[in-house]
Amino acid sequence: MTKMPDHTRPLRIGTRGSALALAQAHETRDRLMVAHGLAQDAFEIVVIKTTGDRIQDRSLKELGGKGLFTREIEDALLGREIDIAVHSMKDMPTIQPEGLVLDCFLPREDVRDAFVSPHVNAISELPQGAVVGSSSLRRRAQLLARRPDLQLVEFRGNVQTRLKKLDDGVAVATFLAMAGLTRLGLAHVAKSAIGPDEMLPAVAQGCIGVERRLDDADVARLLATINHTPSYLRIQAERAFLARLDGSCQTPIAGLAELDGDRLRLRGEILRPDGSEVIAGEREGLASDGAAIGTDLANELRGRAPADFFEQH
Ligand SMILES: NCc1[nH]cc(CCC(=O)O)c1CC(=O)O
Repeated sequence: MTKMPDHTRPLRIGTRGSALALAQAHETRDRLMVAHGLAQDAFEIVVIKTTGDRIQDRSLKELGGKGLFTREIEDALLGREIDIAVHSMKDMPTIQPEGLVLDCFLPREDVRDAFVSPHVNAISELPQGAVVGSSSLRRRAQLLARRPDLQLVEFRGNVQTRLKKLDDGVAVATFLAMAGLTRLGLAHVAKSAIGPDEMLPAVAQGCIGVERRLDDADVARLLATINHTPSYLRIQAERAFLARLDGSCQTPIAGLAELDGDRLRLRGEILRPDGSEVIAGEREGLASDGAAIGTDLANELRGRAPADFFEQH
């Protein structure tokens, strides 16, 4: 059993305050408790409000995309106000601030998107011209690629807020990550789960990551005991793919790595925001070469994209 970093005080776990973020922080704490035979009072959950939580009335695109939900938490980690930070890996920029590392991943949940609607069962059953709510560039583009007739409206806020908007008739359907719904005990609100062939998920969807300070050797040892290697390998490949592509956060990107023994298959796609063009590809190789597989696939898609593909829209 690993020694706790400091017996005089609990390990401080930094998280956002949404119900989903708290569920993820609790899952991390519970895994650490089990791995180290510790009681709940060996941990303290520290809630941190981020820019993304504060500003609800503007689109994420306007606010500047990734990093909005993480910056304040990373500042608290660097400032030693917390010892570890729990994140949805989907929301994490590909590069961490100097002094922080993100190399501990919990067993990944369902990677699929959920189709959520009070009355409609699946995308194919949406009436012509139906209004669909989503603020995700990727989901909007993927949907328009298949159904250019649909009308997209911005849909922000936590899961409960979005479900309320559906009840109020603001849109007839929306999309949420199955993982988030499952962690909130709300999987039943999904009318169907959309397979990756139909809608390739966001890079790292469904995966919880635990960040720490680079120089904190005690915490590094502690986290190593809960890192899930298959999830780690998949996330390495997907994030290498993303890192080579996300110079522009305006380009919708999807990516999913899957393991078969020691082999890894990575599928990826980039889209125009209006869905008028989709460039997709896949690579396979040794799971231990995930980062190279990700970079190679990204280079291939970049090479196949027209000159204006990554321009701002
Ligand atoms: N961008 C918000 C966000 N970040 C992570 C999740 C869900 C949980 C996950 O994918 O790990 C969600 C909500 C959603 O897309 O429905």
